[in-house]
Amino acid sequence: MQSSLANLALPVGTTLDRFIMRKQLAVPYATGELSQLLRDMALASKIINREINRAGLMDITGSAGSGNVQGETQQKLDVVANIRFIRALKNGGQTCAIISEEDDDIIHTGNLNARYVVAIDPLDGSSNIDVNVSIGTIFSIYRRITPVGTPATLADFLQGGDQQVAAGYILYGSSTILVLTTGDGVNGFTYDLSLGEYILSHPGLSQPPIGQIFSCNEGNVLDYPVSVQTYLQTCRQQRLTGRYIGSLVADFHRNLIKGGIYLYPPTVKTPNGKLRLLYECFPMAFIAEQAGGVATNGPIRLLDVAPDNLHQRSPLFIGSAEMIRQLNGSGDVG
Ligand SMILES: O=P(O)(O)OC[C@H]1O[C@](O)(COP(=O)(O)O)[C@@H](O)[C@@H]1O
Ligand SMILES: [Mg+2]
Ligand SMILES: [Mg+2]
Repeated sequence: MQSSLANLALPVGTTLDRFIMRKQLAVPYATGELSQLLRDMALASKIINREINRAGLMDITGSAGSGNVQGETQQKLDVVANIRFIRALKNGGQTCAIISEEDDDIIHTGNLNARYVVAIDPLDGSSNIDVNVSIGTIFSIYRRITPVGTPATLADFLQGGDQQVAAGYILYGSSTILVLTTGDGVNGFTYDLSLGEYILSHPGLSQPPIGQIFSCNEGNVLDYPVSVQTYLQTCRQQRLTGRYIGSLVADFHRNLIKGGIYLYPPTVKTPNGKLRLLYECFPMAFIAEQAGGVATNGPIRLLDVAPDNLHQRSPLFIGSAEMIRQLNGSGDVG
């Protein structure tokens, strides 16, 4: 009788909360501030997940009628997601300042004694919002370098990719998954709506060194550097599979699991590429490297790119190590 009841009470798995706590206990000097900040991110993502699922019913589809510093038209969900994350990080008390794709300047939360700053892309893949295709959120966390008790400054955000203490993304897809690194490997947590909890589902994610998938916007190919065009031609000759969702988080996640390469090269129109260094490229590169993948801007390791402004763009080549090596072997990519 006992064993049959035990079978009815199978463990649900490790929640994100418990996972974070165990990591924290393993670090003697940990204070719990970063753990709380990660919980704040998870909480906001649960609310946004609900709104994304019901977007069509809530009249939060379509354009917000406003533009952002990138010169892009903001979607209503871009703005809603931005508000939700900023509010959760402010109220959580562990974030001193935030930079966001949707705001021109640094957002000061008023938590002067907080020791962390966050760079965020609240909604990634905005062109896919209204057509029910996977979208995401990307975030990057730094320990501030300015004195606690004073307002954060630009310097706190321009420390460089290797100074990230944590990075992650949430993929709002057929299921919702949060993928996280704190510099000690990469783990994925699937959102169990019935419990309202993220549950460890992908422990110790590792990117296959080679894959059968290449991801880029083929519509821009004629504007890519010749070496990139050459590399893509070899992909076609090898009969690799072309897959491009148009949401960085979704394309990256597929390639992380299955092996593959994502390319957003410089083009004539966007000589520095399209993606933003601080809240798209740096966090994805940190995760990629922690999972055994590689990320470059073409000529150099992506995390070695020197940041000099909040919304700086960068070309991005990211994915399976062997495929990036082959790309670099195709000549000067940058
Ligand atoms: O439409 P394009 O030029 O291929 O660009 C798609 C890329 O732009 C992005 O949508 C940019 O991100 P945002 O949606 O956050 O602005 C990436 O997610 C995606 O990989
Ligand atoms: Mg984005
Ligand atoms: Mg965005």
